[in-house]
Amino acid sequence: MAGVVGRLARRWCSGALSSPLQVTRFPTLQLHLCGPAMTASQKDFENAMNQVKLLKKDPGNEVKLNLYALYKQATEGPCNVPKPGVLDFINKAKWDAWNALGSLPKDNARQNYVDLVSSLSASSESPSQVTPAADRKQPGGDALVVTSQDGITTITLNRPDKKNALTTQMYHDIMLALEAASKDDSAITVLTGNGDYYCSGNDLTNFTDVPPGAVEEKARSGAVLLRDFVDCFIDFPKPLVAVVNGPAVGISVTILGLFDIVYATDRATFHTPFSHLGQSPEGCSSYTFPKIMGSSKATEMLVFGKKLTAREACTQGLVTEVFPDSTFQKEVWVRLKAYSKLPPNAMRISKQVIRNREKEKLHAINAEESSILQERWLSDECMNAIVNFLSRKAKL
Ligand SMILES: CCCC/C=C/CC(=O)SCCNC(=O)CCNC(=O)[C@H](O)C(C)(C)COP(=O)(O)OP(=O)(O)OC[C@H]1O[C@@H](n2cnc3c(N)ncnc32)[C@H](O)[C@@H]1OP(=O)(O)O
Repeated sequence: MAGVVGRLARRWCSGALSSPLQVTRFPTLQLHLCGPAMTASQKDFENAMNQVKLLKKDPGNEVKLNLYALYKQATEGPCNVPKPGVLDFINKAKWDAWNALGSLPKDNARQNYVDLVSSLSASSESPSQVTPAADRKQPGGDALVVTSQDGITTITLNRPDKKNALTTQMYHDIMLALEAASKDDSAITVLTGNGDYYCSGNDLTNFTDVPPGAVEEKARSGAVLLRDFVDCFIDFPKPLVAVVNGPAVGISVTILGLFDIVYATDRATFHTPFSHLGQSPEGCSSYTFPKIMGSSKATEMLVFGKKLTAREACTQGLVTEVFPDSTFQKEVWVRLKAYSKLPPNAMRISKQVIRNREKEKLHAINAEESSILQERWLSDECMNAIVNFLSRKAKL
């Protein structure tokens, strides 16, 4: 319950309760803060909304109401909705706060919002000093956190208590984050995980709660989602780096073949137990893995589910470099910050020269793999594997 309240409180601050799209757009977090004499731009405003999500300390109800009111004033102008009833405590408090701003111009409200967030960030912890480290837990647990600094946009999987398993919502949010990152002014994009795991693959509960008779439709929509998701990685135009902070399973491993660089801690393992799960390879791994490591090594992984250590994965060419866990974050981020200072257009064009001639083929392979998996998800082998996991009879 406390978690739910916390999430709602954070949504208040960005006004997301009244405009749900705000939560899923993931505009990137630029960390230049405006002085009071300047007028905040729309980008500063969006960045401030993101910074609110990263605050370590709960700023308290009064500040949250203030943020809510400034957000509404900045986006909609003076309060324009009927006053809620006296027993509707929360909405009435929000209405009162917004109404109290009277006719404050939108620009001023936007600036005040940015200033307030800036002061909260300074008194909490400046996100500009925050490295998205493996052991950093975001307050309240937004499942995906996107930050942008030093020319690097970082997409962090943030469900450490579920080993960063990917929910349906997370697939959608990652696609939106990639779309935004492809257009922002960062040079490099990073995918990483928070906690001891990089990612435990598809959340197996994605396949549950399906009403009788809707299983086929669920498999069909799952295949569409999978195909769209993998397409985003195939088409991503900038250097894409995986910072593999711990064990990786399933789809989080297979899509590594579509990344440009894979840095791994020596604690990481790489596991694609598709046969165990009654499933088949995805993420274009049926093509990229044999190409990267040769067909018999790829078969060991994709057909027999052999789990590779980080060093084995590096020897096979799936991982670019392995770092000791104790210095992993430091070494990797120093390296990436140096790379991010290289001319971004040159890097983008070089990536495209390397990757473009494969794109059409990869899209076709992705379509084929997704359609085969659609059938697999309906098989007894797959359903039994999921039931076994959920009833704790089986673990990888
Ligand atoms: C629509 C696109 C579809 C794309 C298809 C992709 C295919 C794949 O990705 S296949 C791979 C699927 N993943 C798995 O089969 C992993 C299942 N998880 C495990 O075997 C184990 O949890 C683990 C080996 C990853 C970790 O074991 P450990 O003992 O360290 O921790 P646990 O106590 O098991 O896990 C903690 C917590 O996290 C939940 N959890 C972990 N992984 C998943 C998952 N993939 N889906 C759902 N939930 C997961 C686990 O249930 C625990 O939750 P509780 O604390 O609530 O019990």
